[in-house]
Amino acid sequence: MVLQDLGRRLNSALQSVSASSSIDEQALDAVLKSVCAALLESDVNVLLVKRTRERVKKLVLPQLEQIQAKQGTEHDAMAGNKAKQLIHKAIFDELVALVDPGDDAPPAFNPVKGKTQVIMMVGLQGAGKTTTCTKLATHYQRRGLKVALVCADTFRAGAFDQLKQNATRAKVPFFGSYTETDPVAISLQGVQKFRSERFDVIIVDTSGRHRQESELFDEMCQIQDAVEPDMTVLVLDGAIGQAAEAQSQAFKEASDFGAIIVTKLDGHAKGGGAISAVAATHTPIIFIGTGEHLHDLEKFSPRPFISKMLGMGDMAGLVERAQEMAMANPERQENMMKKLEKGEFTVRDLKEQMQTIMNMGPLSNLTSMIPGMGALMGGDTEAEAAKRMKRIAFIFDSMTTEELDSDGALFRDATPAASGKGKGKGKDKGTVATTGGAKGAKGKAVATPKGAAASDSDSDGDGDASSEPDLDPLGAREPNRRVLRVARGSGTSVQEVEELLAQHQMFAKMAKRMGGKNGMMGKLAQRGMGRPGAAAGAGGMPAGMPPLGPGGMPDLSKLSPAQMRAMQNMLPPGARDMLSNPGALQQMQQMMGGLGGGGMGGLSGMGGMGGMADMLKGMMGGAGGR
Ligand SMILES: Nc1nc2c(ncn2[C@@H]2O[C@H](COP(=O)(O)OP(=O)(O)OP(=O)(O)O)[C@@H](O)[C@H]2O)c(=O)[nH]1
Repeated sequence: MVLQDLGRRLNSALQSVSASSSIDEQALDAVLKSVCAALLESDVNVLLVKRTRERVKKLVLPQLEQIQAKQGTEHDAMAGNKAKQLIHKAIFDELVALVDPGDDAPPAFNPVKGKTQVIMMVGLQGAGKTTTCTKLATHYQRRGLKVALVCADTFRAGAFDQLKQNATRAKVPFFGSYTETDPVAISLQGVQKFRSERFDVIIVDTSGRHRQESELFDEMCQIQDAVEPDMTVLVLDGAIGQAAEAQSQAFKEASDFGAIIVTKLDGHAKGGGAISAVAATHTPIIFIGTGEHLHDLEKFSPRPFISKMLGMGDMAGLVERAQEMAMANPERQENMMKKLEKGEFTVRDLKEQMQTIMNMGPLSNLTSMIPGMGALMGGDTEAEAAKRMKRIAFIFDSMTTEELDSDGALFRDATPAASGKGKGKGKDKGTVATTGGAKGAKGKAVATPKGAAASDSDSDGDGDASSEPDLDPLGAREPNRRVLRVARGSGTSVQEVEELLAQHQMFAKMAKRMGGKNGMMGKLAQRGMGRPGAAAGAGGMPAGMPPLGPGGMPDLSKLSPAQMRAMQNMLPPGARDMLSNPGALQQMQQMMGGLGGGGMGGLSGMGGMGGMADMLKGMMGGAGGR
């Protein structure tokens, strides 16, 4: 996770405010002391730290005095909460200001399809240019752009091989030469070649030097003159801390670069210093490097960055990732939407959703985007999650087509593995064909203890208590023969298979509740909404439903409390109980408010954000738990 230590220290400082009984100037000083110490340790410039401290104090103190004056008239606890919120907000805003290049920074560069745009990457040796070039190429490729790489690094032996290797792995076309020694000639040839082939984005990797040498700058300017880039990006090593300011100034004077990518923010304590130093030069940071792998590149935006660092998530970023994936496969998205409208969710759907999530990058990146989930990650959990995902993939791969395309009921067939009954194909088909078969199976032999059955009774009052088969409590009976076969075939345990199936059942139930004529998806479908590409606002919403976000889904930030409650009723009892906690509705609205009006757009085909969070939770510790 990016700047994990700094995030942890800042977070614990903020938590100390929440925990303290009296909020006064002394308490404010104490928290500011901890915040400033954490920033200084991350190599943030001492003057910037001082400015942060002064600005928070200037803003908070007068308001704190006002709150204290009212303490007699207002409920003390309420006044205390107000003061705590005030301090949290002021510190959060100042941390954002610390990494924000300000309004006068040039706007972010967004390459578009159908037009050739050249990006030139510059930086010192070892900053991570070559690695970042491939990461950036993958990023744009995932957005449907045609991208190519040009290696103009003739200085470092092996640079072309490195780019070639990376590009091949990422399946990005590349251009370079083992014999040509003139970087200007190579870059020009490469750019001309890919221009003529109508590539959308051409990324030119230039050579680095150990220090800011005049040769490097001369070469940079010559390449710049030759290829006329639409954007020059400086790649900066985050490990250099506040020295980033001098480095970016030197590059700025030599060549007019438009944006910065700060790399290696995954492991270096000085990253906070580098980011704040760059922001101080009013240059936009467009991405940050968060690891050595292809997907370890994150879009940088000050507010979500601080939010994620403090473990508060980045829902907008998560929505964007999901939209990206939806864009990559609109057909699959469309099919999923149609199924959800009908309230269907097969085992194969779960398999595809999990694959989608895996394609979105490392799980730790995703979990840090979900408020509170980042805290669940730590140490080597990432590796464990990856291992678990592999086992889940083996489980799916061991299923037959019939099983994958089923609603999972045939795995709940009452016939135990040892009985040898029900082996006939005909019986299997009969079981799969209708949920009626599954209902029958449940009625016949599922050894669900009464208490367990009661826990999932018809508490939503929709009269369908008996219509949804439940999985038996794990280990309470002989496993189903299919479950046993899948476990054996995948080299996993019966428990792992059953837990995955239980997860599928939970999603299928949710889909059933949301689908159908009267479910939310059905209502959207009646108006031709919710599908990828459905125009925002087209057709209007059913009576009482909130306005639509750009993805065609309701903008949850605009829901009234009554509408939120109505939506709650569509959720399974467990999720509903969670939301019935005091303040949970407001929290959810607040969280959705952070989506910038985008609502849940684009996530529709992913089973909704709640579904995604649950799925991630399942991967991190739920399914299998080993
Ligand atoms: N942990 C981590 N390592 C990174 C990141 N970006 C790059 N690296 C590593 O940094 C080292 C140098 O990266 P390169 O891409 O070769 O650097 P370069 O700037 O192209 O170097 P020259 O071609 O010599 O100028 C490699 O080992 C990369 O794997 C990052 O975001 N995080």
